[in-house]
Amino acid sequence: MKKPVRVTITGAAGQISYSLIFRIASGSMLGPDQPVILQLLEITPALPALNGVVMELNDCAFPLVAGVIATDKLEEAFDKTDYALLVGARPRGPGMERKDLLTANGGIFGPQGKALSDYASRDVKVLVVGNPANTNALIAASAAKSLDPKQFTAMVRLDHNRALSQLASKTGTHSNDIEKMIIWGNHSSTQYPDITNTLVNGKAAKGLVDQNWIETDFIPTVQQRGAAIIKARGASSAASAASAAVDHMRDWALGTNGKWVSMGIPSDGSYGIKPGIVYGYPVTVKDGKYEIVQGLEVDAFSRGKMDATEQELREERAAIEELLK
Ligand SMILES: NC(=O)c1ccc[n+]([C@@H]2O[C@H](COP(=O)([O-])OP(=O)(O)OC[C@H]3O[C@@H](n4cnc5c(N)ncnc54)[C@H](O)[C@@H]3O)[C@@H](O)[C@H]2O)c1
Ligand SMILES: O=C(O)C[C@H](O)C(=O)O
Repeated sequence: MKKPVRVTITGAAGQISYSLIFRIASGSMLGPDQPVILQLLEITPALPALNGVVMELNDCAFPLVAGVIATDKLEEAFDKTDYALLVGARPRGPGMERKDLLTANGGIFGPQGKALSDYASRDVKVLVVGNPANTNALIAASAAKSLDPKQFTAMVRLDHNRALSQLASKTGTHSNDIEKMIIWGNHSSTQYPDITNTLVNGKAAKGLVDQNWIETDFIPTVQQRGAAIIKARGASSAASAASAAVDHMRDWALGTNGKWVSMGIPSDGSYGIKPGIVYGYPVTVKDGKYEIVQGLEVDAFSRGKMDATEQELREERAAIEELLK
């Protein structure tokens, strides 16, 4: 057995965590031979509910769980942590855009970024799930003065998985048959699910579907999927969000073997997206480091969509600029 690693989950009594914690504890994220110490953070009023989650976790008798800490203190939750999944934040309700949560949630991520900087492992990998995820990741990274901003990522993997599922359904294939999907930009209704380079069983996806379907069905369905789930369930996606978080962290920790996945990461000028925002890019991961897939051609249709989602992220940044100081 390997030495245990520490995994922090915030918002640990919430609905995403009710799926996420148990997936991580069972080994889905870091593998069947990697013990974990779970460091669960909640706000003080939610500690009794969190205690119930811990009781259930104990009742699972998971072989890989080497310890559980349940706390409302940042310094305990982030102490020496190797992987931090920042889920705790308010979800949106019907009729809201995710950026409407900036005021309510933005204030959570500065103190958490600072605590990560002060207490976490120097190699910590951070995934922000709480919405608006990209800009919250920017706030956390900016507050974490002693960590590299590249250690902070935002989740667009749920969008990536949704895009795979939509395309598989349209082409009568399985998502396993699909490679090179991309989600560019913001985890919001301006995101750009891009199948320009996508292959289905080795064939160009664009040759299998028509442009009208891409523009009037595929892209809006993926962009609006979160709202559709809220309408259907009366609550925002939870199990699928947890599953995407597991996928994101597993691929970052263990590598993608050359496979493309989408991650929200600090923009570095690639594809004309200037630094200063956290933007969804296609990446591959090797030895715990992600790299943007370079050299893709961008046509005028894609350029327009990539610029629009960049513009929205710049506006979100402007709205919380004082939190970045
Ligand atoms: N990026 C994505 O793809 C994606 C997908 C689904 C949901 N989300 C977002 O994830 C967030 C959580 O969703 P949920 O459905 O689990 O919500 P939820 O309301 O069920 O749970 C959130 C939990 O966070 C806790 N919390 C609030 N402030 C906290 C803080 N400062 N520190 C620690 N915990 C805190 C709350 O007490 C609550 O238990 C929401 O913002 C939602 O919009 C993102
Ligand atoms: O849509 C939401 O607000 C929740 C989440 O971000 C989602 O995409 O399901």
